Amino acid sequence: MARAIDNWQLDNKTALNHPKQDTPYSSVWRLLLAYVWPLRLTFVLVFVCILFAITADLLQPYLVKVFIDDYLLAGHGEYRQLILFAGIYFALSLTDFFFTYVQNNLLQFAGQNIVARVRKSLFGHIGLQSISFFDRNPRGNLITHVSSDTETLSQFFSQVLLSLMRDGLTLILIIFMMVRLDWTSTLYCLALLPVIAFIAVSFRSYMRKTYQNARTQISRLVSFVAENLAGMNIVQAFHQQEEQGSRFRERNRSYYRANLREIRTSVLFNRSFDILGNVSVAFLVWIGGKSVLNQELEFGVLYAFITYTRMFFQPISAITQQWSTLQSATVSAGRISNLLSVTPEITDHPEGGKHPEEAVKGEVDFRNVTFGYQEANPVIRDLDLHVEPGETIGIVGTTGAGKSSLISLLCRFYDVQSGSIHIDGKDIRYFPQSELHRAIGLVQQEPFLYSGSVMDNVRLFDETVAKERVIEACRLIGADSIIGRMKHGYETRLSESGSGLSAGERQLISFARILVFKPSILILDEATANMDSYTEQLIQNALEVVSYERTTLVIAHRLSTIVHADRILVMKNGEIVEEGTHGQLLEIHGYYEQLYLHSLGRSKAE
Ligand SMILES: Nc1ncnc2c1ncn2[C@@H]1O[C@H](COP(=O)(O)OP(=O)(O)OP(=O)(O)O)[C@@H](O)[C@H]1O
Repeated sequence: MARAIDNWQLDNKTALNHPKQDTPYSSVWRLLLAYVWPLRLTFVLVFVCILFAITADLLQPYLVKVFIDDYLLAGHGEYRQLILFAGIYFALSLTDFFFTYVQNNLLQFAGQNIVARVRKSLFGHIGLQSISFFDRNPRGNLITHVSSDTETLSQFFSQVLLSLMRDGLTLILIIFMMVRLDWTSTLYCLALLPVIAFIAVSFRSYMRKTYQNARTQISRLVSFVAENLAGMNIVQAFHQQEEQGSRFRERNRSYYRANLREIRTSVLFNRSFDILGNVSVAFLVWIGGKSVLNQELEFGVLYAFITYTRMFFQPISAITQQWSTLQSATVSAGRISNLLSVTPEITDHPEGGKHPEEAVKGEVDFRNVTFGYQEANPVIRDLDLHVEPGETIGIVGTTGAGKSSLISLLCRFYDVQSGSIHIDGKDIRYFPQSELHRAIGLVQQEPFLYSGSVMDNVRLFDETVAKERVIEACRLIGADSIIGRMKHGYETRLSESGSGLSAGERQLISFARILVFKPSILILDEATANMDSYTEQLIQNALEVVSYERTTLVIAHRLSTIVHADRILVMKNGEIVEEGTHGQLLEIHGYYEQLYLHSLGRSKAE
């Protein structure tokens, strides 16, 4: 039951459309467009702001050119005009600043809004998946999708899209201004385009490699740290600090080197564009200077041209630098799109919700059930079981006998391969999942606690449940004395793994959940951890309270827990091999007796 769904009692109400799997890149971008579309007006506004900002920016050298040629050198320069030009120049700078500021804010808002919606969809979609999905997809991968893949997507909006729009438009407008000023010199500049293309192409694959290498090294480092944190008790118990330290140093060094290599490549790439820009300026000074001296070109035009030439290389360099981000954003968007296209294996039957909701009495029937995690390898075989409402059933068997699998089927974490399971005579596949999950209360072997207060954990963040009800539930199961010893009582904050509480104490909190939410069927996967006799007694008493007039299935690891059960099922290799009360089973001197004696530390011969 270790992988039982965490937010078991919470209904997941997020609905998604599920496109086909193995999404090609065109559909990746189509999917993104679906998120972008509601913000299309914002993007139009961003574009307008960019246009105003660039125009204001590019008009500045032109203004200086007009001032030099038409006023300064033409001898019309007056003090008043000097101030006027300076004023216009300043106003253009302010306009540039204002629209750049608005454009940046709008784009950040749009980007973050889209990424937040993608993250929400991902989280909701993951919550809809069947447990088999979590068997196939390691938790680390899913965390990466929700955190770093969406972060890369956010970079796409804040860097790539911005650069494509702003730098692309700047380039077009610069070329336009250059052609207007002097088209022959423009042709000289454009002749450099093949050189630029050559540099970009030769750097591109190398930059991508260094980028990917740096990402790989950081993933290695992060997963190593995560692994070590998760298994810190083992690391300490086996005195592994030294070994783990040297493995960490190796990974840290690799990341450090990969990062330096990436930065070096990027600096070299930028510098080559700077050099190219300076060469062009030198060339212009030579050619253009000659033309000015021969009075074939106005000095102001040369000034403006040189300024535009310097500006010309910046957007090209900026756009090419976004290449690797664009690549990784495409990969991340592809992964997100693939994840969003996975359809849950277990869904509500279209006819299921049509029947009026009736209170579930708790009668359980397994009819000829066969199931295996791999189809060819059944772990439950042809199993029949009838449980009366209110009956308490103990399930025992050696490890791997199929006890947890039986319970997983009843919770519909997996669907049966053949046969059927019924609650109150109705096939569970016809129950809406939310209704089924409300009818069954689950207390896991390692109960999951949320990071929140004790109160939040018992009422599962449902504010409609009165505090008094929570306190009463805890009192009834005998957890109030444990909670009373906590520093802030019911408001004490528990960490996500419930550290600070023993497995037994965490189970008691889960029992209180049962009393609060009142499911008709209770499933208890008893904690295997050694418990002190006091906690064990508390659990035993709590079980009596919560199982009262409630169908209860207990997977027992300590047989003492279920000696008083109405019926005990003994499982072996996916089948029920013996069935009866404790006394009846001991009388037949079979497998149960062996297990029982073994649990007492005795063998049959004794
Ligand atoms: N998620 C899974 N994917 C594949 N095989 C699984 C999965 N869960 C359990 N199994 C296999 O199914 C068989 C039955 O396992 P199950 O957990 O139901 O046994 P169990 O009686 O509950 O054992 P335990 O007392 O150790 O929890 C085992 O062979 C186990 O390896």
